[in-house]
Amino acid sequence: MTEPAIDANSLTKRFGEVKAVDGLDLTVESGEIFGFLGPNGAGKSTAINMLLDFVSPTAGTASMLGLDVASERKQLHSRIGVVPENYGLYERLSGRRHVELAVEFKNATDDPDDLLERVGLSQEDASRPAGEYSTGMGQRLALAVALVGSPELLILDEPTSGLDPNGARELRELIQAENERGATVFFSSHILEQVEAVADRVGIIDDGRFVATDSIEQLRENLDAGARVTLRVGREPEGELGDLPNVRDIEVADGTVHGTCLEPDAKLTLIDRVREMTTVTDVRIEESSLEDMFASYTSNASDDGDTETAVAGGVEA
Ligand SMILES: Nc1ncnc2c1ncn2[C@@H]1O[C@H](COP(=O)(O)OP(=O)(O)OP(=O)(O)O)[C@@H](O)[C@H]1O
Repeated sequence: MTEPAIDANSLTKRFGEVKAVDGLDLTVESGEIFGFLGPNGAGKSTAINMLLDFVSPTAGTASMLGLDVASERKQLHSRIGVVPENYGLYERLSGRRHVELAVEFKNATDDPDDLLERVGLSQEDASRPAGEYSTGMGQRLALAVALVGSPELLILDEPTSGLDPNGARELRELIQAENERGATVFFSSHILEQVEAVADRVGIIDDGRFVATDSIEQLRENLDAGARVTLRVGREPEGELGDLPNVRDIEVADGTVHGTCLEPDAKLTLIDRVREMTTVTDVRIEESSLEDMFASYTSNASDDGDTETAVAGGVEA
C-alpha cells in the first residue's frame, strides 16, 4: 500500500500559555486534495509550520511521503512544493530569476517561463523585480516556485488570500491539474468556498483541534441543516403545516410561507400541502450555506468571536 502523503500523530505546539495546536492527528492519503479549514488563529499555520519543520513541536511526530519531517527534512523538501504563510521574495530579483534559482536548486528541468505562464504572470511581469509585485502577484510567483520539479506533495498555506476572484478560480484549476498529474495537495484556508470547490476531504480545526474531518457533503449531511424553502402564495394558508414530516420552523407572513426541509422529499411535501390550501406563485429554495456549516463547527466564527454554536443539528437557515 502507498504510504500516506501526510501522517501526523498528536502534534502539539505551545507558545507559553497558548496551545496553538493541541494533539492533532491527521492522515492525508496519497492522491488526495485535502482542505485544512479554520478561522483566524485556529492553528493552521502553526500545524503547517510543524509539518515543514519550520517550528518544532512541543509533542507529537509527523512524517510526509514516509519521511520524518525533521530528521529527513532535506530529502523530503526536494520532493514537495510549498507556499508557506510568510514566503520570502528577494526584492531585487525578478520573478523569472526566482523560478530559475528554484529550478537550479531542485536540479529540475522545468522551463521557468512555462511555470510563470501557468500561474498567470506575464513575460513582462516576470522581468520586473519582485519588490514591485502586488500581494497577488507575489503569491502567484510563490506558487510558480512551489511547482518546480513536479512535486509529489503540494502544501499551500492560505494560497488564495491575496488573489482576486479570477486568481482564486485559476488557482483552483491549477490545484486540480496538479492533482490529475498525480500530486497530493494539502491547502489551508478560512474561506469555505475555496475549499469546497476542489477538496476531496476537509479537516476543520478550531482552537488547535480538529472539530470535524470529512467530505463537505458528509459534513453538511451530519449537520442535518436542511434547505430553507420560501413559497410566495396568493393568500396566506390557514390550515396546519407544523405536522409535516421532516419540515420544521414554519413561518407564515407577508404573503409567504417559509419552512426548513430536512429531506429532499420534504420540500415536495411542503409545496403540495400549501398548494392544497392556496395558490403558490413562486418557489425559492436555499440550501444551507457553507458559512452556516462553518459557524456550526467552529466556536468563534462570529465577528465578536464569543458566540458558542452547537456542533450539530442547530443550524439556523
Ligand atoms: N510565534 C508565536 N508566538 C506566540 N503565539 C503564536 C505564535 N504563532 C502563533 N501563535 C498563536 O497560536 C495560535 C494559532 O495561530 P496560527 O497562526 O497557527 O493560526 P491560523 O489558523 O494559521 O490563523 P490565520 O488564519 O489567522 O493565519 C494563535 O493564538 C496565535 O496567536
